[in-house]
Amino acid sequence: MVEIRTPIEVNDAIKHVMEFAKKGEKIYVSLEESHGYFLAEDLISDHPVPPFNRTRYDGFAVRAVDTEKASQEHPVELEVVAEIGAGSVFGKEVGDQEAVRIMTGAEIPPGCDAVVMLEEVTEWKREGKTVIEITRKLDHLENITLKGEDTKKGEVLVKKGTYINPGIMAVLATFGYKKVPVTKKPRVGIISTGSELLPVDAPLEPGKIRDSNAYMLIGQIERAGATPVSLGQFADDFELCYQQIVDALENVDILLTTGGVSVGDYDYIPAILEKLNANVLFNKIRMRPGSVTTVAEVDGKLLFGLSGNPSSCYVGFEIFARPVIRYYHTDKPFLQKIQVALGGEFANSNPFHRFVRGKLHFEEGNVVANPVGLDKPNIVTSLAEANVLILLPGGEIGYHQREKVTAILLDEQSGSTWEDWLNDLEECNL
Ligand SMILES: Nc1nc2c(c(=O)[nH]1)N[C@H]1C(S)=C(S)[C@@H](COP(=O)(O)OP(=O)(O)OC[C@H]3O[C@@H](n4cnc5c(N)ncnc54)[C@H](O)[C@@H]3O)O[C@H]1N2
Ligand code: MOO
Repeated sequence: MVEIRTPIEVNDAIKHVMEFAKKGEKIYVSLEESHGYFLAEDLISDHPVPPFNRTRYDGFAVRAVDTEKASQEHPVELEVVAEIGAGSVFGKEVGDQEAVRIMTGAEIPPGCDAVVMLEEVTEWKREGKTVIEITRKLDHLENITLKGEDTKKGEVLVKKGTYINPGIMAVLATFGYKKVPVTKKPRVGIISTGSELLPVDAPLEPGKIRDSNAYMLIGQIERAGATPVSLGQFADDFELCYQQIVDALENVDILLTTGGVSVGDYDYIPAILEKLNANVLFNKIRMRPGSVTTVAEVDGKLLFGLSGNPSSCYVGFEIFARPVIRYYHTDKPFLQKIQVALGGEFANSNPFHRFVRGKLHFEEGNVVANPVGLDKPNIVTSLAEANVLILLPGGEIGYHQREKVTAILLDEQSGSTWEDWLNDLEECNL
């Protein structure tokens, strides 16, 4: 008689898994390689930006007071006493009726408080001197970027736990971070199981398919913020898989297997977990796809037995493995959710919560999530297009076109806290 598994609720399963989530240690990486890591400390400005008053335009730095009476009919003449480009400074005080030729980004010389653009003045040489003619009154601080306009000293610019994007790299460079404090990425092993699996470069054979989950998981692991470690494909062979899993658990922080978790004759993962004396947290969840996702703890390490079915494997990873990986880096490890209008018809009810692959688009001012591809666990191509998982809570009701539902953003780099995750879900009765 085949074992009947009792499904647990999605949020209970997440809670069990998160009990074993760990924090990453602080390491330093070079700024060049920091993209995709997460900051391990708050980034605080230690100087104002810009660090000095500077000109926004190529032109002439002047004293606004000297231009007070300037007009088309009665232009004011100023003598150009120096010329400075960005990076150079003019140390002396600029006097009455004097100007300094200045290029964008250069520091405003002492005494000056306005800049007139090159295009606005006439310039000529007279008796060995350079003179400019100004035909309008300039305002105090006109065309000047003030010291500290961008940020003041002492401000928290980027919070600890933030994903380092290109903009943050610019901020880090501005503050001289040659080395960046980040959290170390956990190493996440991937083992594919199944006698039907072929390597990616093998021609198809009768009854066989290429192992797509291993590559999908490499991408998912990297997107989540960890280092994937490919540990190979193994036939449905108890001893072989057992030994691989034992070895892998020595060498990685988290282990993922795909395939062999269900109740079939060659589904060896449950038996392997038993032999390992693993603490099985759950092996059936009230969700589709991914209901067979099995998570176990072995000596403090988590082993995720993901389904072999591609969509089930994908969803199982995003809902349960991703937050564990993100938690290494941030206290907001959960995927963000938004309210959308449902772009399809799901008239039949389902006792299990459904996570439907979808794609967002805008329609008459509304964000609509359209289901993509067939909503079945074995479907692989829909994953290429999906940028959300549309949440359809299980129960006795169906869902209809344009109904308000929740969608989980898949590519979002910022996350939510457990409280936010629960609040949003309560609203949609998951
Ligand atoms: N009698 C029952 N049968 C099944 C149940 C059940 O409750 N009772 N659950 C079904 C559900 S739901 C799912 S999901 C699958 C899960 O099966 P497994 O996780 O054990 O996965 P496999 O049987 O090994 O493979 C399923 C499917 O996926 C293909 N596969 C496997 N690995 C890969 C890979 N690396 N890349 C691409 N495709 C892969 C495999 O060929 C199968 O077609 O079980 C149901 N059955
Ligand atoms: O685990 Mo299966 O994914 O419910 O489809």
